[in-house]
Amino acid sequence: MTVRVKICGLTRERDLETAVEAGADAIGVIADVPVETPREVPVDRAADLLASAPPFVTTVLVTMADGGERIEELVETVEPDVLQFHGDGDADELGDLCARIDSDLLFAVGADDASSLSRYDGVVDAFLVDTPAVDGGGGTGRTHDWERTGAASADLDSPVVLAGGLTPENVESAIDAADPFGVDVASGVEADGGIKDGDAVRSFVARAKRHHRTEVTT
Ligand SMILES: O=C(O)c1ccccc1NCC(=O)[C@H](O)[C@H](O)COP(=O)(O)O
Repeated sequence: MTVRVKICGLTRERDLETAVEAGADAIGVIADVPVETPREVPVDRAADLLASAPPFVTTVLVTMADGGERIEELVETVEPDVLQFHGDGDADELGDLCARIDSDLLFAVGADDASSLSRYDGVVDAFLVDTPAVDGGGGTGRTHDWERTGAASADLDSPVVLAGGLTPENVESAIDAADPFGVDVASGVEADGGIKDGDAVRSFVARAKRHHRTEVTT
């Protein structure tokens, strides 16, 4: 299966265009996060950036916003196809959130908690398994045990997007190890914080998409 690719943390139209031209399936912008990151943009900017994406490219709003009401407000303002939520919530709360918003819900889970994915399977629309910072934020540029994530995802119905420290150089090994539905990258294709490196974006997308997975045997 061809792996889907999301390029995340876009702050400029020209980087968004680069990602789209490179063949990215999804593009992500980050707003309303209580952590320091060069990739955060104001909410109205997030709306403008995502509105500039062409048809057939999935738009993703990444947030750590607190509370269903605030998240609902963000979705109404930004109108993303997908809401990527980095935060807490039990299955009932996430189910309520899904019912409140018009976007699909991509729930970010730390790799150390990947064994809990089955609890939310069928409740949320998809998972993103990341290597989070201690404050819960993403964009750490740190990898995790891809094989363990692959094992934790194998029997799930919901698609799993692999994230955390991916780069053009390691994305093929990551796909071999975790067999994800999609891969996601933010800092691994940057020239500087919040600024994408066009060559790295093109290389990441091309390598991820043309790669035919070989199973890793241990
Ligand atoms: O990227 C950030 O700075 C960020 C901050 C707070 C919450 C989420 C964030 N990023 C979400 C993503 O989807 C990133 O692409 C993902 O964490 C992978 O990042 P990286 O390891 O830099 O590729």
